[in-house]
Amino acid sequence: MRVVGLEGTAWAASAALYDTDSDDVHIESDAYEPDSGGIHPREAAEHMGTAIPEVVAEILNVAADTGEGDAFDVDAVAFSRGPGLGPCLRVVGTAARALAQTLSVPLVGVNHMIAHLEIGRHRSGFDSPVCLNASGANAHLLGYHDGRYRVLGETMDTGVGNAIDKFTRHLGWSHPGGPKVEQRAREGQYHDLPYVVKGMDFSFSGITSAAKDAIDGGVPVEDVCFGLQETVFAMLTEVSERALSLTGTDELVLGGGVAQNDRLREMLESMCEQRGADFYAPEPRFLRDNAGMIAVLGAKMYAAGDTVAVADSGVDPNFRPDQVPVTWRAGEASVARDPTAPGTIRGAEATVTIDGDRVVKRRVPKAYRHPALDDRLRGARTRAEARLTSAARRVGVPTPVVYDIDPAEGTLILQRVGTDDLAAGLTPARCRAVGRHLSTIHTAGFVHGDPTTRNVRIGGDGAADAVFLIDFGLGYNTDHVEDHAVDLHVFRGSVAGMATNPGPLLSAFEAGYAADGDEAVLDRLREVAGRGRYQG
Ligand SMILES: C[C@@H](O)[C@H](NC(=O)OP(=O)(O)OC[C@H]1O[C@@H](n2cnc3c(N)ncnc32)[C@H](O)[C@@H]1O)C(=O)O
Ligand SMILES: Nc1ncnc2c1ncn2[C@@H]1O[C@H](COP(=O)(O)OP(=O)(O)OP(=O)(O)O)[C@@H](O)[C@H]1O
Ligand SMILES: [Fe+2]
Repeated sequence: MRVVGLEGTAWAASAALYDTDSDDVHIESDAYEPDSGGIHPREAAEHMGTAIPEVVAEILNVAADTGEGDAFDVDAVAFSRGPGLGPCLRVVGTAARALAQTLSVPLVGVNHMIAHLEIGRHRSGFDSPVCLNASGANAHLLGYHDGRYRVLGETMDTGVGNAIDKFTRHLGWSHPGGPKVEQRAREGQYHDLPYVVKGMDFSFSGITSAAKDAIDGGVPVEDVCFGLQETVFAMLTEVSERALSLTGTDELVLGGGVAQNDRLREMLESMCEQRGADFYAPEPRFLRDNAGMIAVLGAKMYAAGDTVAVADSGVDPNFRPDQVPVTWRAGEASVARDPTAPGTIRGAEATVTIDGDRVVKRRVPKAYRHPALDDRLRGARTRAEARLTSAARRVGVPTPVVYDIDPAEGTLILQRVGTDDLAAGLTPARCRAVGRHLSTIHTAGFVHGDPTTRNVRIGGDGAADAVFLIDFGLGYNTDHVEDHAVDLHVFRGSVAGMATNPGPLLSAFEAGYAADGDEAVLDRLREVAGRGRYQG
């Protein structure tokens, strides 16, 4: 089978020919480079208008030269339907429809973000990996579950590339900034910047502002570039490790334009090596925006009968990856498996050793992180965990007793609580209890920071429905409605990412919170959950 792909969501006008027999992918691209500032949607669309016909003509020449039988020997035309910049998407959508009609072949509408990860899955041969997409306008972790790609974690503000590009615009550097930061960072020393991870979600806006302030305050550019990379990529690596831990999978695939960065790939590789997982990133031509990934996913969709009529083939600038029915993987096993490990438990951050009625939790140094950042995070989180675990107990929330703490070593000795993680026994009643417990600690003025189904323990001590909160390492004191809502959002995300039928569990959770909690927080939760994360 041979499929032509077209890509033009933002800057890359690109066409490709994919042959499923040989697995060869031929790509022709023409990049839009703004004279100054970031990408201007109208200019980018004008670029598409002239460049798309050219790259299509080149690909048709390749098709004519290599085809068997009839002129072009093409079975389908696939195109990026979104997400992306509306004016660009419309130009490319029109070109794709015209091409499919000219060739008299079906049209396939591809989600660009899923294409970024499917190309890695395809080329790695991995079965059911967790996928980190690190692109310009997006940043998220996806895992296949019951016919969809679920969003396990994502940016709460800008995409990772955009965060870096915003910083470089402040320096007056031309777009794209990512490769320039990578270059300058090679000569830099570590400079501390804010590190913001909430469960498997993360945020870049504070880092970008702090990096700009550091420049204005006279910190050498190369040091800020180095600190920026160390911080931003450590955050992405940490949330990837959390996703591996939460789903129990041992395969990670990387995609997106920022994945061309050597330091990001090095950190992810190191993290995977340290935990015995396999890591794969495709070659750079498949990482940055390109039509090859569109053609490859297009071929899988076409083989599954997933084509779209021209009349229904409108583009969608806000097309989310979890909206897509994953027709080409129908019936496959989900990434989420229930991790049950006897003896020493490997969390995302720590190793936990069970010792009778106690557990010894040690935050092991992470080889992927800069030592200064690693020391700071391990010490601060160990102290926060001890302090807030006890604070929660004092306001009546079941948590382990803290017997001992050694912040320098990152070690805690805690009471062993529960018989299972909530992930292994999700029920509405237990989710309701989690909602109640979170409302209690919020009223007391702090958040948990990472309330996932792995950080709730259930059962034991004759109290069949005891529900304990553990792992307060990402918690902090705050009375802000937004912070409280994000706490709820993290729990929602961990349930929605794992459960087959999350609806009743989430309703019970919210009802539990509503019983004593602040209505304004639930209102804000709906806003947080509904925020379209795509910012072109
Ligand atoms: C929706 C779509 O239009 C959008 N595309 C996009 O963001 O282009 P992509 O090729 O995936 O990524 C471009 C980003 O990748 C960054 N980038 C490129 N090389 C880099 C490097 N060596 N280090 C860090 N960032 C790099 C650029 O600075 C830019 O922000 C997306 O996938 O989010
Ligand atoms: N006090 C405890 N009693 C019983 N089991 C525990 C206790 N603390 C931790 N565990 C077990 O160890 C696992 C990992 O612990 P914890 O969540 O504290 O570590 P972590 O590395 O921070 O994990 P993650 O970052 O993945 O949430 C828990 O999911 C739980 O199964
Ligand atoms: Fe992209």
